[in-house]
Amino acid sequence: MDLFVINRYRDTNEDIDWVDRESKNLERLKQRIEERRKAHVDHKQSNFITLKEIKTINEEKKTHENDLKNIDESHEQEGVSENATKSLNINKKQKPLNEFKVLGVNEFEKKIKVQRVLPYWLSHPHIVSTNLQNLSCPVDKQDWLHSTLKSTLLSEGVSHLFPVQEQVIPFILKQHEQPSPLWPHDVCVSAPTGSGKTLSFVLPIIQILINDIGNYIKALIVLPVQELAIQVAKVFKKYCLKTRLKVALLTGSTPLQQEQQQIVRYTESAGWVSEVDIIVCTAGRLVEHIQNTPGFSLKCLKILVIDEADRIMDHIQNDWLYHLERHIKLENELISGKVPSLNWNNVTGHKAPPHKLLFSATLSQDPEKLEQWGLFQPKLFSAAPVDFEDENDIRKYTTPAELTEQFVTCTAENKPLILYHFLVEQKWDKVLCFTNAAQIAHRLTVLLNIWGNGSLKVAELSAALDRSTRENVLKKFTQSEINVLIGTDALARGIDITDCTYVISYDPPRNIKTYIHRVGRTGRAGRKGHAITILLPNQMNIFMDLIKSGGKPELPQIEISPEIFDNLSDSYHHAIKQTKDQIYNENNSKIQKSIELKRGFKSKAQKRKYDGTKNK
Ligand SMILES: Nc1ncnc2c1ncn2[C@@H]1O[C@H](COP(=O)(O)OP(=O)(O)OP(=O)(O)O)[C@@H](O)[C@H]1O
Repeated sequence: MDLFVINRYRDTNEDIDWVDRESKNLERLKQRIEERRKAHVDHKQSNFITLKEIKTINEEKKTHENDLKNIDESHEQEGVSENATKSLNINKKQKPLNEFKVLGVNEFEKKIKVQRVLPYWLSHPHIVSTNLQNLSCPVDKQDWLHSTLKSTLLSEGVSHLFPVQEQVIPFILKQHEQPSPLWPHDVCVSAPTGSGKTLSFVLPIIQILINDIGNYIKALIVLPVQELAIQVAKVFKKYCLKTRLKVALLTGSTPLQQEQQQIVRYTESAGWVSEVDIIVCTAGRLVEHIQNTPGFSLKCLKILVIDEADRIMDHIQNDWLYHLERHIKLENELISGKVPSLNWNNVTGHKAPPHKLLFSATLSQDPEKLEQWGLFQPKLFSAAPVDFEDENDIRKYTTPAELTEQFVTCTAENKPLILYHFLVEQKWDKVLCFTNAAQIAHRLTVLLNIWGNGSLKVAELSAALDRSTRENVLKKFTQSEINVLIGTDALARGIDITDCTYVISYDPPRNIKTYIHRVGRTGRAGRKGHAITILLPNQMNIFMDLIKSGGKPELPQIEISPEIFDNLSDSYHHAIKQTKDQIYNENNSKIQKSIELKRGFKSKAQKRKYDGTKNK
């Protein structure tokens, strides 16, 4: 039975009942509150010393200093030993008693806020002007620019370089002119949308490689999505036309095998050689080639560009950075993640790592995020001056000076009416409209086409469309055959649509970066642009906070008179009925098609089964 006896620990103060204990706790709590209040009052009073008190303190200080001086002099005369003078000096420096912390005493002082300290290269960027109106860098007068590039630029109608190009291109070129053991400084560029960042890396890369005749991949440009890769590859091909440099585009839109045949070749004498000099790719496809293409080598890579670097940083696809760094591994060091220490052994014993160039309109200036790129003594070119007074400055982005931004509020039912009012009644042309879902984009397209009744040409621009259809839609938009493009954020970044005058956010953007990239589809390359965000009343505060977080001033509001809604109400209800019918029919035909497809599979399978049994 002893086995089942449990000896419990009993508190020595078991007699104190719980009510008593609680009241004691309450008492203690009250006492602490009182102490805190007293400490607060004392602290306040100590700040209000009267003038008289300050006078007496100063007088006391003076007499104290005179005493010490006299003692010093007398000791000097008497030839007092050095040690003794030292001890006196220590006494001189001794703090008054009240400066020591007394243990066990509660002090309720507000802690001083720790100031954010940025690394020097982030807090002292090269400031890039955003003024695209008064250009001061004529292409034909730049001695440092290769004559072939000059002639291509002029034939493309580029007579002056934009400020970001004027500053970044010579800097990159200079880095590659340094004598052998010196490694180039890596470069980060954070400049507004449409400010010409693409040419800022295309031109120097071509100029650096123009006389390099080796059969290996020399430059790699990584982009987050196919559309951007296609766009950048087009620019490279255009500017490489008069050179012997070859450019390859590697994205998921072409079969892998086809790309493999295009980029590598096996030779009896030299083994695998590269057929191209510059590769423009998406991160996902790059990993596929690293893993599956025999002879694909980036070991001699000279330049690595990461465009829309913050987007790539946020969504590291297929762990591409890890695979790339493993592939290029320099003896013991990785190209990123760890910066090789700068000593003579490293510099002379190893080949320089690829020169890294990072670009974005919303490049994070967060040192922790930038750390993962393992940049070598980087230099930042930024359009946003660093303001040390403003702690939110670390997230500041700039938009083009030619861009006008506004917002408008309405109820959910009135959103299509406002859009129609802008497009038809105000006759806004060349409009790009963003929604938060592909389904909304489709419905809106159908509605506006029905409602416009021929006066409006609206098309969908979604990532679901195949490449040629999308290019066709964009071409029609440029040629004014389509007035309005409706899409989602999949196409918000980097896409360079010529002559887009208005950007309407039908649904508000989810974060500040999306907002900056959306509105950045207009007001590009020094042209005027307007961006309007439609908000429901309950979305106002969130949107204002979002704008503030980007370090932007408050946006003006467009007022819409209620009569406008009343006038449009009848035609809207008529159009919405027809839209519902059309979407219902579309869905039905989709269901019908999928049923037929399934039936087709089934009957084929049955036929195979029947043939199989017949042959047995
Ligand atoms: N020096 C120049 N003179 C005239 N037009 C230029 C010049 N440089 C670039 N452009 C044009 O400006 C437009 C925007 O350039 P680009 O696409 O490089 O901008 P970006 O800064 O990369 O924008 P985003 O951040 O949106 O990607 C392009 O149509 C390009 O052809």
